[in-house]
Amino acid sequence: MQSQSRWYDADIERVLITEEEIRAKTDELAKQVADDFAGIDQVVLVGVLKGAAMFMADFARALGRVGPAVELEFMAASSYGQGTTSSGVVRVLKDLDRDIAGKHVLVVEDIVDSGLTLSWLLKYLASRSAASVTVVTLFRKPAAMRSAPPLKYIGFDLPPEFVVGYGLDFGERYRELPYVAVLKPEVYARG
Ligand SMILES: O=P(O)(O)OC[C@H]1O[C@H](OP(=O)(O)OP(=O)(O)O)[C@H](O)[C@@H]1O
Ligand SMILES: Nc1nc2[nH]cnc2c(=O)[nH]1
Repeated sequence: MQSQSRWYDADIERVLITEEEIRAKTDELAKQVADDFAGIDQVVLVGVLKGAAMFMADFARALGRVGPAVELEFMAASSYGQGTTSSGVVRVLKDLDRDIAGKHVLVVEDIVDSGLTLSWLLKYLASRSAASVTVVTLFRKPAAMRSAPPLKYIGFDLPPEFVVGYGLDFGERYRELPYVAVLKPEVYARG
């Protein structure tokens, strides 16, 4: 059966990571976390909106199949706005709803690039007296190896290109793509 064309097909230059690869990696990361957290009853997953929404939903279910119970919390901290480079200023758009003091926290990120968002977030969470704070990110850009805080769980290393899909946007569009892709140059130029 021919698959239906979608509105975004014409905008895609190339797919970097397929839906199947994301699914398999999510299960693998969940198994690693479950092994490392054996003996711990409950973990608070802190998803970083909006980008991590897709990964958070899939990762929480994957962890639920093999690991400890989870509580879901979300924070929103934006440093990119509408563009493709970090503004350098992190703004809190949404705070935690509950106290994390004494809890084991796993920050769930979609992507770490400059590491600015994460560095800020880790300092912020440290000030809330969690028992432990660990990070899982599905994607890592090369810049993160120079400047980001230590990352325990990493899904895929990406090239230094601006990517979209699976939660990642360009001007708030393309988050719903099931894969991660690079857009055609003319699409980025249109803004
Ligand atoms: O390592 P960095 O250079 O700080 O980049 C990583 C952050 O950038 C994106 O968020 P963004 O600020 O674009 O907000 P969004 O998730 O709402 O799109 C992404 O979701 C990460 O949180
Ligand atoms: N959408 C998107 N957001 C990012 N934040 C940091 N790097 C990226 C990227 O490549 N794409």
